[in-house]
Amino acid sequence: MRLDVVTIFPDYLAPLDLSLIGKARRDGILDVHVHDLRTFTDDRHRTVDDSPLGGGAGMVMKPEPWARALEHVVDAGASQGAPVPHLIVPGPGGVPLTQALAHELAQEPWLAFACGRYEGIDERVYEHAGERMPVTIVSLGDYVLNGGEVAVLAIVEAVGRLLPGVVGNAESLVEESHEDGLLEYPVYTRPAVWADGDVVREVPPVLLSGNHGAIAAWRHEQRLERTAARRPDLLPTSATTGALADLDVR
Ligand SMILES: COc1ccc2nc(C(=O)O)sc2c1
Repeated sequence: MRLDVVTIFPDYLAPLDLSLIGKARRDGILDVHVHDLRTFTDDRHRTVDDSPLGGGAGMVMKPEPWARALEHVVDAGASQGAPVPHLIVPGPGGVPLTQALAHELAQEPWLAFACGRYEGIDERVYEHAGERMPVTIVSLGDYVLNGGEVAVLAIVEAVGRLLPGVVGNAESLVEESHEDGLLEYPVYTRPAVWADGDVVREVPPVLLSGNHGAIAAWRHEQRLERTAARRPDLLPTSATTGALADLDVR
């Protein structure tokens, strides 16, 4: 998968060189290109913003640098097995980033990201891009960041880790929070008995039983209980009348 990111803060994307995503780049699974929007300005001050027409606070990102940057991305990546990328623009008014959306994006050969700053990008840039490629505005959640870079790091990690070969043990992707609508179960490791100061903390005995059926059942019950307690909105109504009702989780 090819990823292109256009930003006025290229250094913000340095974490994409680290950990599993960094290894995926070195392994050739991800091909990441970060572009400085100021490269595509045409004035000595490398201007990317101006005052909002119609008045209002803050500044708006000018359309011309963005149009040049996106056309450069399309020209640079044309050999990707797709003529154009799917352009993802992080924004507070976007569709929420969900595990389902991450799986959808992980199927694409080429994603491009436009990182807004200030009060946002001139609306005509979305029109310009939409005439050339699919465009989706994506939000991390119901809060506002100062720009799109943090959201791009989150989206790239959520999508990149789903690509074959990125996460060492693919099985670890199965029973994760949100993969099947439930939150994940609690995890424990050695020591089985932890002397935490004057408090002795033991691991649930079922995990030491060697009874894999009982362990699986306990873990599923824990997932239902945690989801009911922390994210009841994720539970299908059927679950609240079925297994949960037996658990008497309220
Ligand atoms: C100006 O660019 C922005 C501003 C706020 C913002 N908030 C996001 C979010 O995902 O919450 S992405 C994003 C981009």
